[in-house]
Amino acid sequence: MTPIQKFNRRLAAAGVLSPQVTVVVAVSTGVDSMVLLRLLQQLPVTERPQLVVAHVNHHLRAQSQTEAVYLQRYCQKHQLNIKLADWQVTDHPEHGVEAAGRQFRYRFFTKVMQATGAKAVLTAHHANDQVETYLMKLARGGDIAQLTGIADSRPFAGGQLVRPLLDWSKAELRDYAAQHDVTYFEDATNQDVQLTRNRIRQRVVPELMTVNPRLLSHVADYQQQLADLLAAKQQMVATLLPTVMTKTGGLIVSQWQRVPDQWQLPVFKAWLTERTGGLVSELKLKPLVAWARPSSSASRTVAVNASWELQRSADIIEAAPIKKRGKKLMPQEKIMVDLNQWQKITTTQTVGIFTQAPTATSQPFWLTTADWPLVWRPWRSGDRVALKGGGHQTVRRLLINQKVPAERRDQVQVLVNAQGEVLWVVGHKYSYRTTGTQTVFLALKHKS
Ligand SMILES: Nc1ncnc2c1ncn2[C@@H]1O[C@H](COP(=O)(O)OP(=O)(O)OP(=O)(O)O)[C@@H](O)[C@H]1O
Repeated sequence: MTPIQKFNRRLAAAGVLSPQVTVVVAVSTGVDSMVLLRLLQQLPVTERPQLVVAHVNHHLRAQSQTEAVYLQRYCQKHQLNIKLADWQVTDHPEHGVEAAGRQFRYRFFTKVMQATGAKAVLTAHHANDQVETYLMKLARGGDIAQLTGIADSRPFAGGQLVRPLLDWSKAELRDYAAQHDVTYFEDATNQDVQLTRNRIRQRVVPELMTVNPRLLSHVADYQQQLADLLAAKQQMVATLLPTVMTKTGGLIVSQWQRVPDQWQLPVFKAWLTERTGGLVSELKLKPLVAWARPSSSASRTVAVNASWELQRSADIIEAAPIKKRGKKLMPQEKIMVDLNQWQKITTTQTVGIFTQAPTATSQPFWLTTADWPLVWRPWRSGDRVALKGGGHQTVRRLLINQKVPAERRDQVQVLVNAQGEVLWVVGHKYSYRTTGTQTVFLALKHKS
């Protein structure tokens, strides 16, 4: 199958090969998305969906204005509908610019989809993006399901987000552009080796390609095998789970212990997820499994997170919501951070650290693996936040400067990493950081 046939096959699978359908084409003016646009324009009229080009000018580079103007003219010339958005410099955050820009972009795509009644937004992610993402995730660690890679489509804004170029390598995109005279712009920041992705693109992938030039298709094969394995695993867990549960949802420890060793952890994880309605981090899972195994010394209860605990009685373990201890949380209390979960830390504040921004006001923030485990706790004397320029400010001074009344200061909570460094004085100030290995979003919901 030729790359163009593979492209058409993906469009057909997404159900967008029809003039009755409108699609939004995300065009950055780089080679990938300019080729995507051209390939769509080349489709026969009987199959070509209605195209709406969406472009965000991030105002991050001097050249971005030229790019937006070029694309506008191109669309005019080819009678294409275009929607442009400007991400104003005044809206750029101090750090986490890349993640915030991405958030802005996808919000804009949502708006364009809704305004035009489009069924899908198409992006130009390709096979090299896939391998780079795979290698970055491999290095960063986490749940193995992440290694299945960028999905060819996923639900998005009431429709879907489709990546029809996932079979194309960067080299094939460049060749197509050269052969069909596609004009595009090179993003100078792609040369910046401060960015992890660029280092992987420029140094790691070429090196691996010398080991085997078929690297891209081998990674794609691994991803397919992994996806199949995970689907089989999920099926097995779904079969085993009812055999270890009571009618009311408790875990029957003796039955669970009879499950083959390698299935005990996945079954326990599935049970816990089902009972508490949330994902439990891999980091916390192992100690919980160790607690759940029969032992004379284990305590009767163990906390899963701020809201749930496990209670053992004889052969049954139940997951139960933690009873509220009075109105106020104890000031000395520490709460372990659970990624992607809202956690109530005071009577008025619910906070969370998320991999996708849960609210429009979430703050992008950099973390490293060394930061984990993170905790929420009340601030103490000696706590300091990092400032732009390398200095620090004590939390005490910060609260005085922000005129927080003395009686409310005790209630102020901080987010602290494994080294005891304050990353966020909740509701007051973020520590200054410009790098890390993981972008997250710090979010706060306030009830007065
Ligand atoms: N400024 C932009 N305007 C419109 N579309 C864009 C813009 N930047 C990127 N895109 C679209 O998103 C695709 C992926 O680009 P890139 O990898 O830079 O973004 P990303 O959204 O951060 O990717 P990921 O989803 O992997 O995080 C591009 O091929 C293009 O289709």
